[in-house]
This record gives sequence, C-alpha cells and structure tokens, in this order.
Amino acid sequence: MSQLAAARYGKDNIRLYKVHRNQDGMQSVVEMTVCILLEGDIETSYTKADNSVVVATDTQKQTTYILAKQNPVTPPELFAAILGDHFIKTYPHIHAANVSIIQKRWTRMTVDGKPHPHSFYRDSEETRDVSCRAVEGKGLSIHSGINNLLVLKSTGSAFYGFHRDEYTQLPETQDRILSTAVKSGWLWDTFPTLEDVKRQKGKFDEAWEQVRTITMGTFARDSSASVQNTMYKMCDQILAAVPGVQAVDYSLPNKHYFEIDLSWHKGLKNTGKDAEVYAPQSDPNGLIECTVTRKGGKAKL
Ligand SMILES: O=c1[nH]c(=O)c2[nH]c(=O)[nH]c2[nH]1
Repeated sequence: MSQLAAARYGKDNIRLYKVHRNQDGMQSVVEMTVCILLEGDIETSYTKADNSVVVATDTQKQTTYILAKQNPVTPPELFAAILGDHFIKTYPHIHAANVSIIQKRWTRMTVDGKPHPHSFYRDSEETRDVSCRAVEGKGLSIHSGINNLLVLKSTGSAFYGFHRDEYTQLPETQDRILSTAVKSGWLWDTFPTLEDVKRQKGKFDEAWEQVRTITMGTFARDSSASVQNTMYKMCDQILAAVPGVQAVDYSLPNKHYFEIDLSWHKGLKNTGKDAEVYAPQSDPNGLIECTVTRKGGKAKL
C-alpha cells in the first residue's frame, strides 16, 4: 500500500559553549547551536519498529559534546566536518550525515582601552551558519554563510524602469532608503576527505571576512539600480576573490521605509526631496534571491 520514500532523523537545537583558556590568562569563547540529521539503512525503524538500527538522538547529542571536548570547534566548518565524518565512519549502516551549525557572536569587550581577557558582549544578532553533508565514499560538501547582518543606506539607491501595467501603483524613484538583513552563502568545492578540510581550515575564516567586506563595501559604494543588480555584483566579486568556492547565494529581504505625507499639518513638507521622517515597515517585504556560479557551472535558468 505504502512505502517510505525518504527518511532522516537526528537531534536539533543542541546548544554548545566552549571556552579556550590561554596560558597568558586570555580566554576565548564560542557559542553555537548544532543540528544533526542522519540517513542510511534506517527504513526498518519506521516500517517494522526495529530500533536496532537507531543511533539514538540522545547519543548524537552526547557525541557532539564529546567531540567538542576532543577537537577544535572553530572554524565551524571544520567542526561540522568532524561531526559528519564521525557518524558515517562509526556506523556502517549510516551512509550520510547532515550537520548544521549556527554560531552566535560573542565579541570581546574593550575595558579601560584594552581588550578584556574574559568579558564579551553580543554586538549583533548576526550569525555565522555552516552546513556539512558527509556522504560515504563521496566526500564532504560544505556550505558556509552569514545570516541576519542588518544594513541600511539612507541614499544611493534608485528603482525605476520596472515593468508597468494596470496592476502597478509603485512610483519610480531616483533616491530611496535601502535596507536588508543579509543572508549570504557560499558553497565550497567538495572536500574528498576530512583530512582535506583540516589541511585547508585557514581559508574558512578568511572567506567569511572577505564575504562580509565585499557585502558591506558593495552595499555602501554601489549606486544601486535594484536589490537584484547589487546582489549580483556581490556574488561576482566573491567568486573572483575566493578560490575553491563554486557558488554564491544571497537571500535579501527588501525592508521598506515609507514616506509620510504631513502636508495636512500646516503644509509641512515631508515628501520627495523634503522627506526626513519615514515609517519603517515590518511587512510585507520584498524578498530577492539568487545563486551565482562560475561560468560553465550548474545553472537552472
Ligand atoms: O530593488 C527592488 N527590486 C524589486 O524587484 C522591487 N519591487 C519593488 O516593489 N521594489 C523593488 N526594489
């Protein structure tokens, strides 16, 4: 009558904190949330109540803590790869492991003009998101990302020349506010083994810095014709700057700020070039997405 068409299971929202204590008294901290989803010969656990094939999700959580104690947890790409590799190597019937990590910000405080050895603050809700899919015999596919980096420019953005018909009300504008919460990702060429990830671990932090720099630099400098065009320019520069990356993706909400006509009050001028007070909108928002590969890469368009 029925068949199991797809299945994976694991532990989500494994919260983890690790401190590194330097000999000189300086400490560093990392906080992350891990999700693990395993695939393999697990069908009978669904169809025949056969729990013998189930690596309990609690075991997956305990494994995460133990491997975090025994290994570096930074860069998150490396820790995700260590976890993924562990599950496919340890259990012969587990053929793929999907590990996602969301790393939160703990930025070192400056106190009395000096970096404080053990105090940190959350300077933004931006996160560093990575995922690793480890497949038996096929290597490790790693996707790195930035999420929730809030940016705004108060001018230097236009939007005109768009398609118009009887459903169109939006006026063209040469000067608008542009604001978004950046979600950006970059897919690395597949790593054949965990050793390859370890050997190249230095490039993950470097790429993350480069993507942030390119994203913010382009956002600030570009005379934006549209979110679409500005994000394409970001992708293009990242592909040029970061070898080993095969695809870059962005998902950008267009956070609208509406002009407010105040002319009803004593003729106050607050529109067009006189606009100063705006109404930020929480919804609805535009949502513009793209993936850019090197020429000749896989494309769906
Ligand atoms: O940069 C933009 N892209 C759009 O597709 C769009 N649509 C819209 O209403 N405003 C904007 N802005």
